[in-house]
Amino acid sequence: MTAQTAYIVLNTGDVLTGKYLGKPQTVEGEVVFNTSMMGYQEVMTDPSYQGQLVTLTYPLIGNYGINESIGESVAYGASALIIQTPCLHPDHPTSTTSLLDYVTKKQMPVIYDIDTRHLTKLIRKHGNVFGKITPTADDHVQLTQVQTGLVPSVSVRKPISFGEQTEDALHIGVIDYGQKQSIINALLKNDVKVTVFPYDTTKQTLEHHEVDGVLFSNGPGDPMDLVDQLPSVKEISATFPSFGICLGHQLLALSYGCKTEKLPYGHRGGNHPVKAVKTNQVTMTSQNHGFVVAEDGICDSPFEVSYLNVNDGSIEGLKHKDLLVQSVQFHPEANPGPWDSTYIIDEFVQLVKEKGVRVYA
Ligand SMILES: NC(=O)CC[C@H](N)C(=O)O
Repeated sequence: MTAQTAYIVLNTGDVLTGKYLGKPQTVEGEVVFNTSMMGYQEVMTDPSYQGQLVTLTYPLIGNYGINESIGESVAYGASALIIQTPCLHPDHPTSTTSLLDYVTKKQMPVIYDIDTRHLTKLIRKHGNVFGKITPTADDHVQLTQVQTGLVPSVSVRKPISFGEQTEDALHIGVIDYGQKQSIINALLKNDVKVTVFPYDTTKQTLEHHEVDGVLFSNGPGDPMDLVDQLPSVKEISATFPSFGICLGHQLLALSYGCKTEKLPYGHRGGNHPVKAVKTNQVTMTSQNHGFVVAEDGICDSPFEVSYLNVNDGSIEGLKHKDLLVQSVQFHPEANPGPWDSTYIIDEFVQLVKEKGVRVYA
């Protein structure tokens, strides 16, 4: 394989040299790292990574190929992948194509032969790192460090329904900020009807569609970009039993007066220990977030903290004291990562079944 030289020019002043896997392309964005040992396809197709150049710390990527019949999103995902060693000859019974053929077809920029350990240490040291992948070493243009408008670009334009279509099926509405297919799949396992709605859907539209419960999805960018949506998020969650995942969790918190802040370098991986405050039980979770609900102000809010991160003590889950509103910062739908928390989604559906008021008789 003859490959063109690629550079990562960082806002820290560092320049790393590697090679392009596939077509040379120029792209810039926030440089983050994910420590999962598997799940590269899920990371590449998770819309929460939109606008980010994702470094995978596991050194060999592509060895079990790509299964094109699965994936978190067909159209969106990481803006680029930064890896150490690509595997060009995958071996797995479900693989339909190789990493190289897949990224070539998707026109996704991928750079390899990078010392990903060194790059990860740079990100850990500097925190907020932005960079540009470019074929030109002296490409020191000013990097755009504020990314806005990511959610509107990845959200559905009109409602789309999945699963049971019978009139008496329980109906869960998903507010799509960049949802992963795995969230829909986890809901559908409970024999419900799921409708995915655009990010700016109102309470009235949800009532018109006769939903019984609402799930606020994951998604890319700073939750404060959606400040205009907060009154609507609050109104919807005060009307329907509600559950938030990652960005959805952050938006629910903001809508009730909490604050969010940026973590030093984010939580992205498949082994983040989280403790349930009530039981002290620790579960390994799948995570992908750069922002977090700030501790400051939580006690003045209507929420109690339900989960805490064991590594850094940050807030991992909230439960409203009076309303049927709960949320988690981690990913109970997994993919990639441990499935130990998928029961949380089943419990939400059960709660909607038992306590959701069906007003659409
Ligand atoms: N996976 C997500 O929903 C990420 C939420 C948000 N974009 C963050 O980085 O914190």
